[in-house]
Amino acid sequence: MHNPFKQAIGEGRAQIGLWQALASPYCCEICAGAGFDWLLIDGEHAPNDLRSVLAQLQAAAAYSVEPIVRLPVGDPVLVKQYLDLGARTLLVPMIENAEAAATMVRATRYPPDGVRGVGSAIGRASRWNRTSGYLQRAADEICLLVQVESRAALTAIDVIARVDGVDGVFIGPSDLAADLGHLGDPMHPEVQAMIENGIAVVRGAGKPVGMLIAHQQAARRYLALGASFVAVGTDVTLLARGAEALAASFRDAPASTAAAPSVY
Ligand SMILES: O=C(O)C(=O)C[C@H](O)[C@@H](O)CO
Repeated sequence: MHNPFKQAIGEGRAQIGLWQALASPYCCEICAGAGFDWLLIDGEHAPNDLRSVLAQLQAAAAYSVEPIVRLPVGDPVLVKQYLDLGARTLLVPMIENAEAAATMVRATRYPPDGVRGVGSAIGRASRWNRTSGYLQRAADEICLLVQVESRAALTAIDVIARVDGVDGVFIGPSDLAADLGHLGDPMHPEVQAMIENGIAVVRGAGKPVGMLIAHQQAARRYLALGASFVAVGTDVTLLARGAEALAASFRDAPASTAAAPSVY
């Protein structure tokens, strides 16, 4: 069992992703074949649950794209459920300190290294025990990405990144902007400065760093600064803005203000 995404970001090879917030296996499969390296199935802000995430994992399985599942919260019970479902790359939001990151590491590991409950016989992750040696090799296959997205978390980003078992750090521009007092403005200079400093600190800790930003110039800058997993858009934004622009193109009225460019 090999996780090409985990290996690629560990080697510093840029991986370009797309956010999935439509909670649709049909859309997920369309995007899975579009040429991205990874798709983020969002369990935090999109109307997803275990069954809808399962359907998207199955839709993407036939494609050379890594489905990354974002949990709604850093709960060891949810980690267990999503890993058993067959998600092998997880993004855990709102990690504020090294202790919380270490708790997530333990949640991904079977005893004695962690607290993950053993359910491989009935879990898709092991293909119902058709995958020989799953229990012994699962930890190597699993890729744990933790999200830092507040002033406090950015202050602790070095110790968070250095937690053994944290395979990558994702910086969340939208929530970071909100916490810094720039709600809805992730491109604010103070936010951008903290993101760029965060990239340097995580790289200095020897760990991969990533984020989501639909602002192409910013995405390319983050990649140039050493980010190795960057999502450059969302399925919802592509559909909403594209539909609005097409409708407007056949009307005299200008595109609605909702067509304002999104940066996340
Ligand atoms: O804080 C962020 O930025 C993120 O975590 C990504 C957003 O949550 C994404 O869902 C777009 O709003």
